[in-house]
Amino acid sequence: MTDSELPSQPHTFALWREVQDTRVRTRLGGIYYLLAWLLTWLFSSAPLDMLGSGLLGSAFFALMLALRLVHQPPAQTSSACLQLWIDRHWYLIYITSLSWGLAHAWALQDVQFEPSRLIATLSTIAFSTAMAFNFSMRKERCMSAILLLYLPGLAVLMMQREEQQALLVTLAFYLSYLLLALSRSHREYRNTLTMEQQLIEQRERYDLLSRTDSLTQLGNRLQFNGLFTALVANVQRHGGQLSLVLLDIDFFKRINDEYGHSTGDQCLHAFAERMRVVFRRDSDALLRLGGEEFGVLMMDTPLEQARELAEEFRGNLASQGLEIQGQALPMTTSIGVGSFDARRDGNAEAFFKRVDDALYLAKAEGRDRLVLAGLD
Ligand SMILES: Nc1nc2c(ncn2[C@@H]2O[C@H](COP(=O)(O)OP(=O)(O)OP(=O)(O)O)[C@@H](O)[C@H]2O)c(=O)[nH]1
Repeated sequence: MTDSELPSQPHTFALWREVQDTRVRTRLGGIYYLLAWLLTWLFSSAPLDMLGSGLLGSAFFALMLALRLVHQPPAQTSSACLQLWIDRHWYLIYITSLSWGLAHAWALQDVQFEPSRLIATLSTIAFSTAMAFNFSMRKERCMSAILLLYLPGLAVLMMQREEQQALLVTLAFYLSYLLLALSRSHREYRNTLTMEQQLIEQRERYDLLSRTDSLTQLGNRLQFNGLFTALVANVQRHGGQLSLVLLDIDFFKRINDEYGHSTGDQCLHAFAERMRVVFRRDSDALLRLGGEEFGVLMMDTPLEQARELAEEFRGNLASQGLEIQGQALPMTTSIGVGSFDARRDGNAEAFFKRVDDALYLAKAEGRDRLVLAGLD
C-alpha cells in the first residue's frame, strides 16, 4: 500500500495501523499455544491415559491457530470494517487466553501433570509477557487477556497455598510487574503511532507544497505533468472526454517593464483569481505551467463546453482587464483549446502539442483570441 492509499483520517489510520500490527503479532502466538499444550500433555506422567483429552486440547489449539491465520484483515479501510476485524480478533485472543489459563490450572491440580507442570507455568509466564509487550495497542483488552491467562492458575494456587505459597507469591508479583510494563508499552505504542501520523502529515504537506505555485496557489508544472499523464491514460483506458485549455498572457513583458515586477506578480495572482471564477467546477484542475502561461484540465468536458468557458474568460479579460491596487489594468490572453482524441493523439505528449500549437497560432494570428486545436 502506498502512502496515498493509507487512510488519511487520524482515527482510521490508527485503526488501520492496529490491524496491521495485530495481524503480524498474532501469527506466531497461535503456534506457541499449541506447542505448549503438546509439551505439557506429552511430558505428563501418562500421556496415553489422557489420549482423548490430549488430542482434544491439541485439536482445539490447532483450531485457534487456524482461525487466527485465516482471519484476514478487511480489504476496505473504513473505520467500521477495521474496528469489526479488531473486535473479532480480540475474541480469538480472549478464547485462547482463557483456554490456556484453564489448561494451566488443570496442570497445577492434576497429579498426572506433575512432571510437566513447570512447562505449563513457564508457558503462562511467557504468554502473558508476550501479551503485555505485543498487544499493548489496547490496554484494557490486553489486561483482560493477561488476567484470563493468569487467574485460573492463581485460583488453584490459592486453594493449595499451604504447599504453593512461594509460587503463588512469585506469580502474583510478576503479574503486578506485567501490568506496569503493559502501561509503559501502551504509552510507547501511542507515541510511536502519533509520530508516524505526524511524519505522514508532514510528507503530505511537503508534497502539496512542491506541487503548488507559491504566487498563485494553483498547481504548478510538476502537478500538471503528473495529473495530465494520469488523466490521459484514464480516458485512453475508460473513454470519456478530457479537454485542455492553455492560456498565455499577451505582452506580459510590457507590464513588468512598465509597472515593475511586483505589479507583474500581482497581475499573475489576479489572473489566477479570475480563472477560479470562470473555471469553477470541482473537477477542473487549474495550473500555472510557468511564467505567464496557465492551463486548465477539464474532466468529462466536451470540446464545445471548454471552448465556451475559455471564450467567456478571454472576453471578460479583454473588456474588463484586471483590477490591481484599485486600478483597471488592460490585459488580454491568447488561448488554445483541445479535447483528447484517441485516433489523433497517440499519447499525452501528442495531445499537449496539438493544443500548444493552437495557442501558438492564436499568438501568431494577432493575440487576444482563441484557437481550437486540430481543426485544420
Ligand atoms: N512579474 C513576473 N514576471 C514573470 C514571472 N514569470 C515570468 N515573468 C515574465 O513574463 C515575461 C514573459 O515574456 P515573453 O515570453 O516575452 O512573453 P510576453 O511578453 O507575454 O509576450 P507574448 O507571450 O508573446 O504575448 C518575461 O518578461 C518574464 O520575466 C513572474 O513570476 N513574475
